Amino acid sequence: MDDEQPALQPLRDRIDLIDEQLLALLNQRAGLALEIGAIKKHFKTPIFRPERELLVFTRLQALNQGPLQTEQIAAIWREIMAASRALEKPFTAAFLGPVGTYSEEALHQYSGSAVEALPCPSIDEVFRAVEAGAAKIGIVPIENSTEGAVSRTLDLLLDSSLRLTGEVVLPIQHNLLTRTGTLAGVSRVCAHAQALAQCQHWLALHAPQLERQAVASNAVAAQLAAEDASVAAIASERAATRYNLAIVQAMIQDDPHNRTRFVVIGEQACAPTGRDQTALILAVKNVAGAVFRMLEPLARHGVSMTRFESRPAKSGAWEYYFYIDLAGHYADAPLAAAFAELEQSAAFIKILGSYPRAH
Ligand SMILES: O=C(O)C(=O)C[C@]1(C(=O)O)C=C[C@@H](O)C=C1
Repeated sequence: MDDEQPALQPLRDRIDLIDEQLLALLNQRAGLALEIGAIKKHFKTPIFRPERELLVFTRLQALNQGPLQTEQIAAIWREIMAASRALEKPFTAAFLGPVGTYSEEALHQYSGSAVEALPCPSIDEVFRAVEAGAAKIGIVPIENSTEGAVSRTLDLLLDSSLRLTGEVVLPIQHNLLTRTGTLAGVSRVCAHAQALAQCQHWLALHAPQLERQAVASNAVAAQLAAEDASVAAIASERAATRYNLAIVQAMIQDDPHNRTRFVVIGEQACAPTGRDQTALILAVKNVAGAVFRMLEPLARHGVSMTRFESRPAKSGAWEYYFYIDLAGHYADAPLAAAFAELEQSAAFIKILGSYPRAH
């Protein structure tokens, strides 16, 4: 230790000096954000501007010459801008709780940690919290790369007046957790049904003796495992830390590339950024060729479709709602032209919103 000190000290002195400069600059930046906040208050316009934040990220990432990496630049500025937002006006975000869920992780990835995070017991409650104004935005899972669509979210989007204002794609790495870090004395494994499904081959091969029990969320499973030594949970590392559990085995998901896409719901529309995506719901009459005719204007106007999902319309007549994601913003000319035609031909159309694609 003593040997390294003379070599470290001059470098640390330089870091101290740079930190002082950074502190002064960050406060200067925060002062400007406060001035922007006052203007927004005067015009009664929203504080959170995801499209501007995306431009800040992408501009700095293009300027960056390293050694900091692109993702590190994003992580640092995400926190800087979250702090600005919190100064302009404290900001509440609802997520599918309890604390320790992947939804909470997605929320922090989206908006930094300087938000008041409001855990909700169900996806319905996240929608309700935002609709009632208890939270400015909400974050809910919409699809998983292994298990497919989260149908509750799709159904709620159909009826809600909220729009989609953002998305986050999170790698989902499941861990088997217990109080001791071993399976001694453990008879049951608890997790959200989707997590159990995503780990079924691993469980069948390595822990077939464990009874599998689906619970409301992986964080609830972690809570149960913390209370009961005969219970193991499948959950994130964040949940392990939060509930004081040890990892029996990390990365037990059957697909190592397992990912979940979360969407951000809110009232505010996002301006175009040049890297947007638009989500909409369409329905057509149950007649031959109707789906083909529904999609034809999109192809003709050169709009590319990135996702196509159907949900039963619950009419009992084999009718469906189609959930479609398109590349581009609804204000872009090709999308606007295609929508004008769709509005004429579709039995139902609802534009859920345009937002910057996950970066
Ligand atoms: O540019 C703005 O509108 C700001 O309020 C500043 C700022 C920032 O810190 O850069 C903060 C919050 C917004 O979401 C976008 C950017």
